[in-house]
Amino acid sequence: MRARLTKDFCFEAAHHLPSLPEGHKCIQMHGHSFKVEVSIEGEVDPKIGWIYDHKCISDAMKPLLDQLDHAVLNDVEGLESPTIEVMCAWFWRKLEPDLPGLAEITIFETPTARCSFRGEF
Ligand SMILES: Nc1nc2c(c(=O)[nH]1)N=C([C@H](O)[C@H](O)COP(=O)(O)OP(=O)(O)OP(=O)(O)O)CN2
Ligand SMILES: [Zn+2]
Repeated sequence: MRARLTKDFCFEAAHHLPSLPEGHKCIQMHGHSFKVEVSIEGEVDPKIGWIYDHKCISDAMKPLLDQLDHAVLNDVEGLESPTIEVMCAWFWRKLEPDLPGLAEITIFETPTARCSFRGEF
């Protein structure tokens, strides 16, 4: 049996988008409550009944959340223009080595705006 397993995380951070045209409101520094959904896919171990412990996802995310929570995202290497598209790619590169079967990362910037990424660079 194959399945998809998803774990959700939240953090607060400030950012601005410096490359936008003059007059765009997002040039100004502002903040969001970001939500990150990390999904893995794989075979379910028939004895235990899971792909692997979702604590592995939490453990892989912890140093990244420690780095980003209450930070200015633009100050983080690789997030100089921190759109949710760029943030998805940043999380992917950091998580992929530690999370077999990494399948999708979705980042919500607001309750109505989100980006999903499946590692297609
Ligand atoms: N493709 C993207 N578009 C936008 C991004 C992004 O990362 N990728 N980011 C922003 C800004 O960060 C902005 O702060 C988002 O907030 P806002 O525009 O207020 O978003 P809402 O969903 O609340 O906007 P409404 O359209 O007013 O509902 C902008 N664009
Ligand atoms: Zn924003």
